[in-house]
Amino acid sequence: MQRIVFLDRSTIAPQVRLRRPGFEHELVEHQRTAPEEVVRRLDGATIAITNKVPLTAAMLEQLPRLRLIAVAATGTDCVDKAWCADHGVAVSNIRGYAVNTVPEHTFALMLALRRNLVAYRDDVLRGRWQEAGQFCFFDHAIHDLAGARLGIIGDGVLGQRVAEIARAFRMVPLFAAHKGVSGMGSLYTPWQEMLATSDIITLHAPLTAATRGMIARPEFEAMKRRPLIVNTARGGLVDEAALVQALDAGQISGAGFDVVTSEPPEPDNVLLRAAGRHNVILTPHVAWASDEAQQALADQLMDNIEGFVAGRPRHLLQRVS
Ligand SMILES: NC(=O)C1=CN([C@@H]2O[C@H](COP(=O)(O)OP(=O)(O)OC[C@H]3O[C@@H](n4cnc5c(N)ncnc54)[C@H](O)[C@@H]3O)[C@@H](O)[C@H]2O)C=CC1
Ligand SMILES: O=C(O)C(=O)CO
Repeated sequence: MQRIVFLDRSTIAPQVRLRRPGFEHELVEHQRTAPEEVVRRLDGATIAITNKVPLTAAMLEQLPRLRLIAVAATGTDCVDKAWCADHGVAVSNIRGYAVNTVPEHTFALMLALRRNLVAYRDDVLRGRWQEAGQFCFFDHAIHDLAGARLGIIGDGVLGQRVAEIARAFRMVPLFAAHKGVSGMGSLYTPWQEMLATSDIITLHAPLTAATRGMIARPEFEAMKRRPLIVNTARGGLVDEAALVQALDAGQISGAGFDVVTSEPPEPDNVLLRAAGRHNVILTPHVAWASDEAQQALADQLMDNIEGFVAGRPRHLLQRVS
């Protein structure tokens, strides 16, 4: 019998229906799991479900019965996948469920920042409209999306959909070649050129050893058009201290972030401390979380588990022996 343990059920909203798998099983759901509780809770489990609880090599070594880690998200940076590949533990993830919700959130951030909505809202609330004495006032710059060059880092499900929406806004989307990689072909804009010529840069790449810290001080210094930086992918992709320095130095015109390096952020996180500025919007990792997307995620999670148990695995990240 399969023993399935969900380590962080509370990362999916309570109204989302998580159907029971159609095979004989025991399912244990924990709302949250601290790192020191992982091994005890997964003892005897054949299938672990995690959304964001880290599963390290040191933990996995103590779990000989584990066969599948079903990640309840697209990003799998919480799992030591190299260890899993070496030790025959399969890892699956959820694909495509966020194809509407994340791009819509990305454009919500872009539109709000390009049009200075936060600043104008604050002005209205503090009486500036009355002070202005006419039907409008122009305290903050407003820029259209139309005509803007949008540098997109990551050309998967989300990056492609963002490009599609950008075209509808009459923007100029360009996919960045991977940092440090040349010869990716004419569909990609060289990394340095993307940095130098974009009006907005949006991140849609996974967090890996190659992408961690990919936007740091040298990248901000290479940005010539004071772009907005929008990150709905993973916090570790951008050096947060360098981001705030770039805001202070005027190298970028604003930041719309849904993710930070450590979540929830510590009270002294530099980006959290900058979040009250008019040109910064920080949302609490909710780009994925429309009701529709959460239900699609929950359904696909069970499809992945059932497929694996039936010998028809789907959405595996790597082959296992
Ligand atoms: N904030 C949120 O709520 C959510 C965040 N995400 C994040 O968004 C990421 C992307 O999601 P999808 O597009 O669905 O994944 P995907 O797997 O379809 O696409 C990822 C793309 O990144 C590219 N990539 C890999 N290494 C790269 C590098 N060094 N430089 C540039 N691109 C690179 C891949 O070639 C691939 O095209 C996920 O890995 C996840 O971390 C995903 C869903 C929700
Ligand atoms: O799907 C993802 O990768 C997310 O970050 C949402 O949990």
